[in-house]
Amino acid sequence: MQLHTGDDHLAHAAPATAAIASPHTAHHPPDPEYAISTRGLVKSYPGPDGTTTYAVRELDLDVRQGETFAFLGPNGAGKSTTIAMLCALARPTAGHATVAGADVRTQPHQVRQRVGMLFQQSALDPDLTAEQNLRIHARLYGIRRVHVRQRAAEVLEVAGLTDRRRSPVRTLSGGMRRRLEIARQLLHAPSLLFLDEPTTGLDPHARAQIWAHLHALRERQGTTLFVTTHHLEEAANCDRVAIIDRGRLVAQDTPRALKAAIGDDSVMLHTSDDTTAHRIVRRIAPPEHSVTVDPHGVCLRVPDGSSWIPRLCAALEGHSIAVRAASATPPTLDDVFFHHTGRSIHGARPDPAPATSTSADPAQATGGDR
Ligand SMILES: Nc1ncnc2c1ncn2[C@@H]1O[C@H](COP(=O)(O)OP(=O)(O)OP(=O)(O)O)[C@@H](O)[C@H]1O
Repeated sequence: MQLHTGDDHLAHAAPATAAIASPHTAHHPPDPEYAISTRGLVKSYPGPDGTTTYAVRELDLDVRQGETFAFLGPNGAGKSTTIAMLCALARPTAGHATVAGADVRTQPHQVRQRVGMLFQQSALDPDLTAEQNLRIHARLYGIRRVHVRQRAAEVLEVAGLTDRRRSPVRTLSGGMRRRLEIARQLLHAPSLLFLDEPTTGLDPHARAQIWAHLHALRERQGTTLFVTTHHLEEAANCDRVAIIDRGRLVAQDTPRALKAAIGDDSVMLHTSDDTTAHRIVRRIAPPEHSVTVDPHGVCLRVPDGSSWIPRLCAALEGHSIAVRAASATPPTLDDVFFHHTGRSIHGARPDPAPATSTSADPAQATGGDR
C-alpha cells in the first residue's frame, strides 16, 4: 500500500497539545537517545457502522542510532501506516513517538527536517536529468544554492551515478532510479532514513545492488536505516527485525535471536505417499510439534531435526512408503513468523476487515486478533 496523503495524515495540522494518555506512556516515556522510540503508538480509522479499524495497535519500538532495522510484515500489516506516523505525515491516534530527537506530535517540522523518506511511489520527474531532480529537492529543503552543486555531486557519487548525472531519469534502469531516489533523500544529510519497501519491483540483481548501497551508507555515514519489507532474506541481513502482523508487534530482536528462540528445525520428507506419511509422522511426533503437508512434502518442526530423520524413515519404510528425499534445516524468519502468527508470511493475506472493533481500546479489538 502507498503512503496516504489525505487530511487525516497531515500531522503538521495537528495542534501541539499534550500527547494522548496511555497506560504504556505513563510509565515508560520514549527514550530520545534512540533514533526511534515509540510507546503505545496507535493509528485507527473510523470504520463502517460505528466500528473502529486499527491499522497499528500499541506499538512499542526502540531503534538504536546507526542500526539497520527491518520492519517485516505481510501486505496490510501496518508498515506504511507506521512509517507515515514516524515521519510525521500521519497523526497518531494515541501513544508517543520520538524520531531523531523530536516528538512526532509536537515537533513534526523538526522530524521531517531530520529524516529522509523513500516511499513506494517514485517522486522523480522522468523528463528531468538526475542532477535536475536533485536540485529541485534541494530547493524544497532550503539547501543554500552555493552548497547544492557540491551536495548533489556527493550524493550522486555515493549512489554510483556520477556518470549518469546528465541522463534523463526515464533512461535510467529501475535500480538506478531507486538509487537516485535514495540519493535525493540524502541531500539534506539526515541521520535517519526511512525506506518503504525499497526493492519492490526490482529484479534480484538490482535488489542486491540496493542493499549493497544501503550497507555502504551505514558503514560510511552511520545513517540509521528503518526499512519495511516482506522479503525475509532482506530482513535476515539487518541488525534487528521487528515483525508486525495485523497492526500488532509480535516479535523484535536480532535475526539470530529470533530464530534461536523458536529452536525448531524443519524436517522435510518427500515420499511415495505424502498423505499417508503425514498421518504416520503425526502419530510419531510429540503432540506439541507442528506436522504439515503440502505439495513439497511432509514438514515436521522439531528441535534437533536431523536426529529425527532415521527414525521417521524407518517408520515410513515399515509402512511400505518410500522416502525419496529427507532434509533438516535450521529455522528461518518464515518459521519465526509462523511460530508467532500460525501462518507463513507468504500465505498471509490482509484481512478484508482489519482489526475492527467497536471498542475504543485497541487491546480489546477483536477482528484479526488471535
Ligand atoms: N485511510 C485508511 N482508512 C482505513 N483503513 C486504512 C487506511 N489506511 C490504511 N488502512 C488499513 O490499515 C491496514 C494497514 O495498512 P498499511 O498500508 O499500513 O499496511 P502495509 O503493511 O504497509 O501493507 P503493504 O505491504 O501492502 O504496503 C490495512 O488493512 C489498510 O487497509
